[in-house]
Amino acid sequence: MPVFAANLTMMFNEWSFLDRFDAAAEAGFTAVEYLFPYEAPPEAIAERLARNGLQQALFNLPPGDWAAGERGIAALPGRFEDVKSDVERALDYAAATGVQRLHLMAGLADPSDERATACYRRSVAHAAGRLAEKGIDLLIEPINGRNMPGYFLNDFGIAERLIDELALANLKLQFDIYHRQILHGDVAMALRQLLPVTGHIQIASVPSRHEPDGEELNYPYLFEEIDRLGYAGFVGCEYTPRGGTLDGLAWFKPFARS
Ligand SMILES: O=C(O)C(=O)[C@@H](O)CO
Ligand SMILES: [Mg+2]
Repeated sequence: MPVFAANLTMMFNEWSFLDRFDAAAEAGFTAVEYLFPYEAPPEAIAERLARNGLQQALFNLPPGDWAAGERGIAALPGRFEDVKSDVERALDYAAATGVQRLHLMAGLADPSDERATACYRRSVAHAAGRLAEKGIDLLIEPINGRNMPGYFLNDFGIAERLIDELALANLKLQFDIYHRQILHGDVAMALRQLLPVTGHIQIASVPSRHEPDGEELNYPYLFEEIDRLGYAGFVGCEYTPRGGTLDGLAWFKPFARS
């Protein structure tokens, strides 16, 4: 049975950030993820995790100036010193939360730009090296251009080749099924092929990015496939509820901790 992680950036928005941990546990989740923890003190997050018996599945390294439109800085020329300090900041939160995987966002850059590509490879190699010292995986995630126009890593093939070429044991793919379906389709075959390099899976319905309970994808089949493949990681519920978060959890009932 997949272990689902509630995405506290998109779900449980009826509660304040720290109270979302309590609400997710109450709803039967045993794990959580979110985009960024950096506005809350690490000890406060650790306390909510412990109090609720929750595992921290994933979060992202700092993304640059999100409010100004940055979506990561790993591929941006001239930002390597920022990448290095961001890695150290994320590691403070990793130590407090016990997370075993972190996602490094690439940023908005032209994937055919050789300078951006060189910067990205350098950032990924540095972050993976530092995280390896702590036993943590570094994830890279292809993101579709409809949701994030101009995002550098916009192709699963490019991510796969990079992981293969850098050959770093802790560099893995964040396989977001929602992005995969929009970018390329062929989800089940891609899961089979890419599972050996996959460190995290995320889900949402396509095209709405709401609950994984219909529309283009047959999630009951995909959940069985994920089990058949022996995937032992988390499945992040990175979707925006259609209405109230709790009202949209019918799909999750069979998997909930009671
Ligand atoms: O957008 C997604 O999909 C994610 O998983 C985020 O971590 C990227 O911001
Ligand atoms: Mg995602």
